[in-house]
Amino acid sequence: MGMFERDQHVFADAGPLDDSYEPEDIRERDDELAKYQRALQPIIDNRPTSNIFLYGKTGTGKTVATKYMLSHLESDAAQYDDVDLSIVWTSCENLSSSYQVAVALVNELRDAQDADRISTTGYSQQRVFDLLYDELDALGGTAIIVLDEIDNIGDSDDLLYGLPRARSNGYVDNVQPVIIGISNDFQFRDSLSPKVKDTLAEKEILFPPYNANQLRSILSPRADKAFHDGVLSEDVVPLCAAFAAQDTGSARQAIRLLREAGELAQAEDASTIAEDHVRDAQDELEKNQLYEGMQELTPQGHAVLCALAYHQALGEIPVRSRDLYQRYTSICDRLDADRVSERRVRDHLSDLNMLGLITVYERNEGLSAGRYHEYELDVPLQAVLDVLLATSRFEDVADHIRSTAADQNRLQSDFSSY
Ligand SMILES: Nc1ncnc2c1ncn2[C@@H]1O[C@H](COP(=O)(O)OP(=O)(O)OP(=O)(O)O)[C@@H](O)[C@H]1O
Repeated sequence: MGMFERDQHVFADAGPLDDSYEPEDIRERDDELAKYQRALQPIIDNRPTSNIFLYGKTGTGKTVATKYMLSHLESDAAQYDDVDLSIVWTSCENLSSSYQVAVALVNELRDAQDADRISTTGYSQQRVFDLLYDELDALGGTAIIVLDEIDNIGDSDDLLYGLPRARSNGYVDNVQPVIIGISNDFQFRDSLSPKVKDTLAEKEILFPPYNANQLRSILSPRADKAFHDGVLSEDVVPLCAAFAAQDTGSARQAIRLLREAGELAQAEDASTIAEDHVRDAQDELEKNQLYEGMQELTPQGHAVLCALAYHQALGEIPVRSRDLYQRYTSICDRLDADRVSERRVRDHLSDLNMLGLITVYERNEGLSAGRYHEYELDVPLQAVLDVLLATSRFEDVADHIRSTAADQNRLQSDFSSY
């Protein structure tokens, strides 16, 4: 028998548990969809249409609702000869300025025409905007521009000011651009300059986190399709829904949990997916989340984590911030990296605490020593070292910490054998 065999009894069709799956209907979002429909209706009526801003935490259905509404809008618009609609969709995930977003839009529009792409550098910002206006004007009618993860654009929001005004400012004659901005960063909306906020967020739709009942209703049709009959124990979908609702209210998290539980049952060759598989899946996903959290730290965050890992390896924990700071500075010197102040290191420590990577103890030693904090890792040392070993620049120091920990363990076992 080979190591891999085709699964015959758990997954009937894992597609509905995939992130890219497009469900037949959007559940539990009637109010939001009704608001969305009202906001898009003027396009069919050939009336001026406001820009739309969707916001809500990750996994709350902003993208799936947008795809659903726009696909209906596109097919319904096709019935009217005098409605001329085009849709351009750009994810701003790796785009951090108006310039980069404008280049991405020009190239998206040119790809659709099989025309040559423009280079991502070498133009002035106004030149790229002009190229974008030319491309949009050539489309004519209404051009919906979806900017997913729009918050990545940060302070550089000239495009969000310019695009909605392109027609009134005479940059385009034939097209009416409508922006749909999607964001899960609430601060971004508040940080927009008032002139941008006024036009971009003319119509706002909030997508709140889902509760357990809503997640159950989203999961059920997917679970029915994904698994063979009788494989799923009754309490599995409610438990996935409850875990995700308590944590983030994200449908993505609930779906991932269900898929992971299925994969664990499959790996065990179990005949049913049971509650324990969901609990194990939850642990597994939490571990992955922590790992990702560690990977995404800044170099300074890594240096602070590295210093704490050193103390952990030596068994000197919990450690006070001033001792940790000394270790941090010697690590920076060894890496030939810039150091930040002790106060900034404490800020990094509180970020690490928020990510669930460390534990902070508040001590109060009365008048003599006052109040201070002590720190220790809240994740296994090995997990931290795995991340640091895979982070360029930190490999050597992480390797050194690993051998320090091994020596320390050996000393302890020598000592305990006396
Ligand atoms: N109301 C819903 N009905 C059916 N499926 C849903 C619903 N809401 C979310 N989903 C599913 O949950 C997953 C996450 O949804 P989506 O990508 O739309 O979230 P999002 O709010 O855009 O998240 P992000 O901000 O991270 O991009 C997708 O697989 C989507 O199909």
